[in-house]
Amino acid sequence: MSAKVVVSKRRNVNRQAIFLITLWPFPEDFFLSDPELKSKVPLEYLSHKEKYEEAVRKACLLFRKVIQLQNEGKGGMDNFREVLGGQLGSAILPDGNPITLHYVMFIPTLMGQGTIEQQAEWIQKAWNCDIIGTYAQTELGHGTFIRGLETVAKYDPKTEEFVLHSPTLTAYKWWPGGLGHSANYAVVVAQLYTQGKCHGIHPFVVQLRDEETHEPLPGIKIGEIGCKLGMNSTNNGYLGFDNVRIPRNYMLMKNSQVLPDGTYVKSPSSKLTYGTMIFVRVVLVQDAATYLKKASIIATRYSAIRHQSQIKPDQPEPQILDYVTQQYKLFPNIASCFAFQYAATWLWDTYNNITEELETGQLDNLPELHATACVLKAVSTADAAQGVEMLRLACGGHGYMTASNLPSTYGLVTAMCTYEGENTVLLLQTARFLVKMWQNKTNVYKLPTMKYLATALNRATPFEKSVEWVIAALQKTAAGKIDLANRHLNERVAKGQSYEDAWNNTSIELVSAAEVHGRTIIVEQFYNTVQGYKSRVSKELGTVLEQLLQLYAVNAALRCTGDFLRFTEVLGKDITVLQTWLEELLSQIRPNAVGLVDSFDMRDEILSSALGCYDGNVYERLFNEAQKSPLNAEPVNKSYNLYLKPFIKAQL
Ligand SMILES: CCCCCCCCC/C=C/C(=O)SCCNC(=O)CCNC(=O)[C@H](O)C(C)(C)COP(=O)(O)OP(=O)(O)OC[C@H]1O[C@@H](n2cnc3c(N)ncnc32)[C@H](O)[C@@H]1OP(=O)(O)O
Ligand SMILES: Cc1cc2nc3c(=O)[nH]c(=O)nc-3n(C[C@H](O)[C@H](O)[C@H](O)COP(=O)(O)OP(=O)(O)OC[C@H]3O[C@@H](n4cnc5c(N)ncnc54)[C@H](O)[C@@H]3O)c2cc1C
Repeated sequence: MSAKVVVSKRRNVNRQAIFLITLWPFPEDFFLSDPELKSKVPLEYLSHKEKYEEAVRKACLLFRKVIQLQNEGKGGMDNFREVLGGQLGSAILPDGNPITLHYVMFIPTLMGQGTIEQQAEWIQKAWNCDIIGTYAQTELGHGTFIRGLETVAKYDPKTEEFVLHSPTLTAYKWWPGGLGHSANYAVVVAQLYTQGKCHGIHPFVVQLRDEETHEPLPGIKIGEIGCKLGMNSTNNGYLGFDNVRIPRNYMLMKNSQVLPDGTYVKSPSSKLTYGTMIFVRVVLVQDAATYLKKASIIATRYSAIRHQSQIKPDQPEPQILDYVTQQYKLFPNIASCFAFQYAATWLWDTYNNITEELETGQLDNLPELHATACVLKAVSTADAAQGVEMLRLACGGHGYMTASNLPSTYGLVTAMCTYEGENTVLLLQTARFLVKMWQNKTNVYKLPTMKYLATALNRATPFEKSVEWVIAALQKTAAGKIDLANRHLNERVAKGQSYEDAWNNTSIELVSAAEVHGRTIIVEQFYNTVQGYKSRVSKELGTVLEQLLQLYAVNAALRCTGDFLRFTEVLGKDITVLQTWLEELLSQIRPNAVGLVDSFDMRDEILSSALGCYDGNVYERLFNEAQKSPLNAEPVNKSYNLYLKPFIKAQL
């Protein structure tokens, strides 16, 4: 079976978008009812090697089923999004999918960086899974600073080939998913040398393994990097080159080219090479929402089941959902699920519009897209990771059980804070653009996400108990922080520091300013979405959405209390009003809490959690899961006679 993909001869429409938009309801049952997609033994009781082998088995079946759907006309490339994302994908492969990178980065890079001819050559093979690829950019010595990558690709005009080489151990590619034992091709990001000159990093398609035997090809040193905090079946690998030759046309040449004689043709922008990273950052905002939804469902349902302690001495033990501190752990995270979902949808649309522009050579909006993708990826993944950990803690000891699926969910979501751009580094990228716009405000009104910078600093924002005030206060605070950071930059330069040193010495403030800017965007998008829905949904639903919006906004405001006091007219007494407002909202949301998480519509098989099941039979499920431990297969383990008994006897 092969998936038919027509490579558009017209404009290179943004097929990455088609690849990931959902056109019709996804047939979850087709996957979840397949017994072959269930593990016979809980993964936690398999060895590292067995986990990987089981993951490859399931991943191949998963994608075979997606291609079957596609060939039956029941969904296009959008189905891949469903099986790759944090919902179904992480339910079937909770420890990571060794083939994810083939679909999430290898194919999108071929689409985004390859010429039409190269796409015609490679994309069909990739969609047919005749080849399995990954995206090999990060090295042992460099992940963030990609201009410092050490892998070299030297052009040899005599043979019209590139020679790939890893000059040092730190040049070894390190981390790419599926690289260890799964992929047989990779997009390799390497420093391009031709005619004795280095032209910076460029993407190259490299065959790693024989397509029949899967043996590593000559000059290829390859393997797996070992155990990690989570995602232990993702098969993250290492890759070293010892003068490996590839044909000239294996360099992806949509943006820049090397001619047969070695002449280098520059790209319209060196940053177009970075396009795949923007694409994945945009997609990750949705995944942050998905993982946070999963943990919110589990913890909220468990909090409705769990009875503990007493609020009044003569009363039975209440649901822990009735403790206000518990509500404070749960409900802001539920509100964040909606906030990140709406921000993800808006960012996805923005990404598609701007990527269309890029196809016509219009690069004007790329910097703002880069800055926005960076800050929304950083804020959403950091908040989602913090939220999942808070929700795990909200479940007490049972939240620490693997059977709760909260530890595994944490392992998946916290990785997002690092991959696809470490969050601090991305916030600094956003800060770089904010300061640039601050220093030259003439065009800032053209930037949808930053036009507030033109007026916010000098606009009066007298306190009022409204979301509109919170947005205005966040904007004023962001503007104030950027203005202050910029002044400190200038003061440092005036004292004789280089701009780079001044930047580094001001970077704590810059990161903080970018973060507030990101939160401003998220609250604004939540507000705009709810305003748009209100006229189209029932009064009751509109009320609940408004409560969630207010809760997200007031919680964002309370996280910024110190800065609000520095940069807005707010007073201490107003902060007390915000606190009371938050507590009122927790009480208003309490009756709908379980209904709200049910609305995320994740089946038990997706949640994979003894604590989060729809029927609430938590204790029976925990106990049944415990029976699956191999240790419970026999009443006395052999270690008693081997070690314990002699030890005890020796002490007598
Ligand atoms: C389905 C779900 C499953 C989801 C499943 C997902 C699985 C994913 C698995 C993980 C995969 C990976 O991690 S893949 C590897 C990911 N690695 C990364 O993300 C590396 C992060 N580092 C970087 O991106 C770069 O090094 C960065 C930090 C931006 C610095 O780059 P440079 O040094 O080249 O740039 P700077 O000198 O800082 O800035 C120069 C200019 O370039 C601009 N610029 C920088 N990056 C840009 C970009 N991407 N696009 C446009 N413009 C950019 C800046 O704004 C500056 O503009 P001016 O101000 O105008 O000059
Ligand atoms: C689960 C997982 C999967 C991954 N999959 C892939 C993959 O498929 N393909 C791939 O190519 N890569 C992959 N990566 C690698 C990932 O992209 C890098 O880990 C990430 O880019 C961070 O780079 P680093 O690890 O070198 O950290 P570093 O950049 O060394 O960061 C370490 C610390 O230094 C700080 N720092 C670095 N630069 C700066 C700066 N300029 N200013 C201030 N602070 C700075 C960071 O903030 C951080 O605190 C994966 C990583 C993980 C965890």
